[in-house]
Amino acid sequence: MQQAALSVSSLAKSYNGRTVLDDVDFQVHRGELVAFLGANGSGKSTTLKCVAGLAEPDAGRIELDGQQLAGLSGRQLALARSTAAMVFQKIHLVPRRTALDNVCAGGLARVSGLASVSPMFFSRQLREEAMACLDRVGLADRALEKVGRLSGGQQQRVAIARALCQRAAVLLADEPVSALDPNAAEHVMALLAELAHEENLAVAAVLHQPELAIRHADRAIGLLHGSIAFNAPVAELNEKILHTLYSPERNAA
Ligand SMILES: Nc1ncnc2c1ncn2[C@@H]1O[C@H](COP(=O)(O)OP(=O)(O)OP(=O)(O)O)[C@@H](O)[C@H]1O
Repeated sequence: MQQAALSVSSLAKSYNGRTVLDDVDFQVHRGELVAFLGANGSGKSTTLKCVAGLAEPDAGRIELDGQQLAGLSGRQLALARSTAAMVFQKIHLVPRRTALDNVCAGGLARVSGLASVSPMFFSRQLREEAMACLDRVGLADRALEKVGRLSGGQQQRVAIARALCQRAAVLLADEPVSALDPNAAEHVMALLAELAHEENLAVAAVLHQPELAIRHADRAIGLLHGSIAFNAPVAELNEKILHTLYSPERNAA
């Protein structure tokens, strides 16, 4: 099997002496959409945050596109990290800027000088690439619209286009559809699956709706109290497993 785009082993994290992640191992390959499931507080977001560098693991090994992050620093670390892009539930876009400018921001790690300071100086090449990314998510016709005027589902698609403009191999989506209505959620999940399958991206998405995982993901990873309790194709998810992951008795604080 080809090398995993994201490989995590023995990941551990505690907050204030309380274990939040314990010996977490998993891989995500290019071409697959993996859904992270589990009750509130089971450690899903912390897992993605450790991969993205937004939380510092206590132990463990994280590899992005074959490159181990531990031991890297400065520009090397920033470059390795830029292989993974994060798409959040609360969409981190600049509402008063156009969709196109927001998407261009995904490519800023590759530019220097004035272009990295103001959209006024974005190069034609960057704008063309951003436009292609907007086209990929079906929003080319809204490129010059201010993002604040777009719907939640459209904004999430702009955020995904920004991740594409970053040329990331790994897309980390933390509750990408939690704030969306059912139709928009279906649309965004279908887009994430399409990007995994057609653009050969590795997509890891935290979801609160197992039925969305079953419909759109290839594999599910279920977390229970910071440990992996399930890691298999979504076809193997059943009532018993979902009960284990979500039952109040097992998830009592
Ligand atoms: N910065 C932090 N400081 C202290 N505790 C934290 C911090 N971030 C997360 N935690 C705790 O770590 C545990 C796991 O949180 P995490 O957000 O990873 O869970 P989750 O599975 O994503 O939950 P949810 O579905 O509610 O988003 C929780 O008990 C949470 O309170």
